[in-house]
Amino acid sequence: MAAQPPHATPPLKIKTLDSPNKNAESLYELVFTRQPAVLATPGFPQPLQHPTKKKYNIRAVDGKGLAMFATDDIDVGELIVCERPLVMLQQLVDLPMSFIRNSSKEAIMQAAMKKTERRLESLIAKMHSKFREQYMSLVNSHHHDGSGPLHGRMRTNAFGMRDFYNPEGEKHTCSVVGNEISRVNHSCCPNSNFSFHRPSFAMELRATRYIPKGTEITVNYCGRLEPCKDRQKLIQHYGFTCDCPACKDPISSDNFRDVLVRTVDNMLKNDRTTLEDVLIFITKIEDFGLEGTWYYIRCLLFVEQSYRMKGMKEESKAYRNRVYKHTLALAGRGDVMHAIASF
Ligand SMILES: C[S@@+](CC[C@H](N)C(=O)[O-])C[C@H]1O[C@@H](n2cnc3c(N)ncnc32)[C@H](O)[C@@H]1O
Repeated sequence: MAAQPPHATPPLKIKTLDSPNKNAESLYELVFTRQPAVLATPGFPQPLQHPTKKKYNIRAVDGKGLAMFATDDIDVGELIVCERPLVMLQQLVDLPMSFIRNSSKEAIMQAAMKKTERRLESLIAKMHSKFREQYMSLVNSHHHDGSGPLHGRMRTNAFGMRDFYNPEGEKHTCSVVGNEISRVNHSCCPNSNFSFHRPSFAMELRATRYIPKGTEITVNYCGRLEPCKDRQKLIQHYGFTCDCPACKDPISSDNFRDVLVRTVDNMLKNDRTTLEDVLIFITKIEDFGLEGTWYYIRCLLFVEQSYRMKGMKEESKAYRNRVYKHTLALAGRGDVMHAIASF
């Protein structure tokens, strides 16, 4: 697939932001409801940061529909795709209180879905035809649960941003849908991660481990550390059964996840834990494909500090670099320094 020219992503115009009525070509309901918060983002609006080289293509795979593949080796933390959202919507259940009080859970859900479909109809009607076509070409795995065709596509392709633009201290989640980014399939031991860069108002996909050329690029749709059965339930509505290495061997992958969650923090705090112990544990995390977790980064940090205390500057520097790249992949460009400062 040829590299997209920069103008192929939805343009973001301050003029448009200033006047919702001039919204001729898009897109972001959130921008209109949270406009001051969006405009107050330090550095906004920055241009998109494009990857130095396009290193992926999108092609069909048996049993998975379209999928994204690495066409070159990709380093940890490297930016794979950057694009503005096609659609961004606040997840609001804006129904009359009297209806909520007197209705069943199912009736509330159906009413909320209908309302979301109407909101999306009005947004998508305003989009540039090219972006509307991109949205309509996305997969919809929600045909039989009351989701309309637009909301079904959103539920199949969006990733959720919690506490997104939070000016009044309200909690709200946003659903964000991209174009090519929506072609990334799921794995419970994924090799990449999404983040949202607010100053450029862009979705970014980065590698959470080294991805050799030819490998499928995957993200996690549900949670990496839950037991297999729980993960399968969480992804059920996408209409597929995961056959990643963790799901093929649930006993050992569940056991290791359990050990990871229960013991890492204590292990790293324990005075008797040695550098060698942690290096061995790091290898195990890698064997289970769980580099995209904060546990992994905390182990790398332990190694960096151990080498530093031993005066082994080169080794410490190499691990500091690894901590940075992995944190960049997990936290995203806008939050990497904040995340490192909080370790
Ligand atoms: C966000 S889309 C991913 C791109 C999609 N494959 C396409 O053709 O556009 C999510 C849908 O992809 C499919 N999918 C994602 N991960 C999968 C996997 N590991 N195995 C099989 N199908 C998967 C499911 O149909 C799911 O509803």
